[in-house]
Amino acid sequence: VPFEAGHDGASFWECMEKDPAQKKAFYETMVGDSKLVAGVLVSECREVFDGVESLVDVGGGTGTMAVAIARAFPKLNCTVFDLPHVVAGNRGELYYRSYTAFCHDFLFFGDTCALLQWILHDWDDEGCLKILKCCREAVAGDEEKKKKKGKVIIVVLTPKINLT
Ligand SMILES: C[S@@+](CC[C@H](N)C(=O)[O-])C[C@H]1O[C@@H](n2cnc3c(N)ncnc32)[C@H](O)[C@@H]1O
Repeated sequence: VPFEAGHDGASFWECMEKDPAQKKAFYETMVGDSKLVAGVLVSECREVFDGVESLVDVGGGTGTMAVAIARAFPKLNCTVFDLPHVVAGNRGELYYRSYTAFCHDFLFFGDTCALLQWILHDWDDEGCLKILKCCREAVAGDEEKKKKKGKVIIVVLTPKINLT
């Protein structure tokens, strides 16, 4: 990856940890975007949360989307999963969990829904497949969960294409 080649092998996310100003600017931008999308998701797309009891916002940043969902659906338990330096210090109405490798131990969270907002574009095909397979396992990994019908919600922005 060109970014990593230019930064001694460190990923964009690892560099962010070492540069507080960049980190602040990036995550503040994410908060702004997330507020906009969260408002639309919880008002216009409420049905996607039908039957969901607990949700993990995978790569959920500082929790803007998860807070909006938790407020709109008070019975739904929300957890934010992100890198340790991102979730550190975030407390309040949500659970925060962190792992240095994407999607491993949250197989055992017991949650029935994984949300991926603006995540998959950051990964190559192999990385996306790994994340999606882990999400599928996490939400439907055992017989008990299979009865509850796990869900993976993917939020992405797509350009409006006029094919005519
Ligand atoms: C483009 S941001 C999207 C943030 C949030 N979902 C939103 O829509 O505002 C990608 C997120 O993935 C997180 N991330 C990157 N690598 C990660 C890893 N290995 N484990 C967990 N989260 C990671 C970043 O910290 C960041 O919060």
